[in-house]
Parts: sequence; C-alpha cells; structure tokens
Amino acid sequence: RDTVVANPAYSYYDKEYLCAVKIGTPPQTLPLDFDTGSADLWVFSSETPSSYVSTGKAIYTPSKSSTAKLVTGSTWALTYGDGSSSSGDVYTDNVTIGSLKVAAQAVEAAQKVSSQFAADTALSGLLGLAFGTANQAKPRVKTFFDNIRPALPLPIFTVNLKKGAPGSFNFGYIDSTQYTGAITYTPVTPRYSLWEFGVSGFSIGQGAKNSTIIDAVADTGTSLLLLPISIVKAYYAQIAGSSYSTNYGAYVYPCSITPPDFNFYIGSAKQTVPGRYMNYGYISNTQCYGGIQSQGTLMFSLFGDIALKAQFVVFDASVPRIGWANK
Ligand SMILES: CN(C)c1ccc(C(=O)NN)cc1
Repeated sequence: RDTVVANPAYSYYDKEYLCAVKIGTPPQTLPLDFDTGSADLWVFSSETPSSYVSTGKAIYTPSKSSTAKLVTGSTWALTYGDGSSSSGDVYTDNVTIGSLKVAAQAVEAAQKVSSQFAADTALSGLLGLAFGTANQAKPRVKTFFDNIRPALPLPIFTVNLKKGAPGSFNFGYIDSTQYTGAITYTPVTPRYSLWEFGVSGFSIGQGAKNSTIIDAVADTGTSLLLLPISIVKAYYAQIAGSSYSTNYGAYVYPCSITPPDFNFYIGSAKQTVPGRYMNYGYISNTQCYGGIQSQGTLMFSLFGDIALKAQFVVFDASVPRIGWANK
C-alpha cells in the first residue's frame, strides 16, 4: 500500500493532476496524468520528435535504462474524447509509484503526439487507471493497477484531488482522515471498460432533488463536469448574466457571481460540488469559464476533476464498485 501526491497543473485551472512516476534503471522520473478514463501508460520518449517535446519536459529514454526491453512488433495508438491522440511502440521496464514497484510494466513510448499533447508543457504522459480491457496496445498489455493489485491489501485505489492544492492517489487502503461522514458505494458497470456508475438524482443550489438517473463515468483525466444539456441549461438558468459563448463553445458566467452548488446523489447520499469550485478560469476581466458543460453526443456524463476535487472517491475493483464521500 502507498500514497502518491497528485499535483494540480496549470494553477487556478486545475486542468489536470500529475504524479511522479519512476521508470527504468537508474530511475527516470516523469510527471504523469493519472487518468481513470483510459487504460494506457504512455510517455513522451526519446522516440518522440523533439519539435513536439517542449523545453524542459522529462522524457523516457529506454536506451539509458538497463532494464528496458523492447516488446518486438507491439504498437499502440490512442484517441481521446477531446480529439487528442498519440501512438508508438512498447517497452517493458521497472515502474515505481511511491514505494509500489512493478517489474516489467508495459511502458508505451510515444513516436507521435497530437498538437494538444505537444502544447501541454506540464505532463510527460498518462497513466491509465481504467479497466485493462480498454487498453489500446496491440497485443493488449496490463495497466499498472492490474499488475500491482495482487500485492495490495485491498484491490482498490482512492482519489483525493483538491482545488488548487496537492491531493493524493492512495493504492490498497482507505485513509479515513481524507473524508467526512460515510462512504456510499454504488456498483460499477464496466460497459466501456470505464468506471461507469449510476447517479440517482441531482439538485441545484438549495433546489429540490430531481430524481432523474444520470449515467456517469468517473474520469480524473477530464477537467470538467460534463452533463446532459437539459441539466446544464437548468444550472446556468440560476446564474444571472450567464450565456452560451459560441466563441468558446461553452457556457460562461460573470466572475462577480458565485454560482450555485451542484449536488448529485449516490443512492440517497447527497454529494456536493461547491459553487466556488465552478470557476474554470477567467476568459476576460469579467467573464468566467463554467466548470459544468454539456456532454454533447457522449453516451454518458463525465464526472471529471471539477466534481472529483470536491469528493473522496474509492475505486474498488473487487465488485467492481465506486464509493463517494464528502470531505
Ligand atoms: C491532451 N490531454 C492532456 C489530454 C489528457 C487526458 C484526456 C482524457 O480524455 N482523459 N480521460 C484527453 C486529453
């Protein structure tokens, strides 16, 4: 069991949360985006064209690792929900998170990355924490969590992200100081090999509970809280002066206003996302980018960092199930 610090990147926005991962011998430390919405561990590498590697970015150089082994013939290619992509070949090497070490972990080295990843000067790759069946390597490889799970006291990891401050991913144990009240669990249906669960209803601010079921995915790799358009419209109807900006393709609101809380229910347990968490950044002196946006044509809602940073979440592979608590 162990814990690793999750540092928010792009201060104020909390765009993503990065954790230090040691790869190879001697260890090469890379800040990776721990992503419960995908299942590949991929890294910027010595095989990534240097024009796509921003100055100072840490990369994985297998030739400098005495324990690196090329997996001959294996390849990988990924496309994320926002249209970003990456691809390359596959090595195995020692990977250590905190004190948790997996020997011969599959490490997917990038030979191509899209402009969104090239523009991201903070991360050196992603570490997928979704179910292994979502892995996109050919032939498929196991995630770090798949590999470390047998060595953990409990087959779980917990996510305690914070607004504008370091949080943590804990593996194999629950730190009861990280939440208040009870943890309420609900089953996970890995229909898409994701941490997909049912939300039993929602309310806005002090409003009445609307018992409509929301089909949700917990995704630490998505910054925002993406909901059905009907709920999004009902939310911004509560913020005077808010509007849909065609320029940004997003709902914006006057920064002078603190938006209402967004509450969602796990069973009958009310989970609260405070309105003060909804500011995803200033787009002008007066207009702010809302943390709640439409899920568009996605077949599920995405409970990304805007929601996760308000909660303590247990990702439990034993059932599978997911547990939520306020904090
Ligand atoms: C371009 N970047 C940094 C991304 C990082 C993560 C994701 C994602 O959908 N994770 N579930 C997309 C893009």
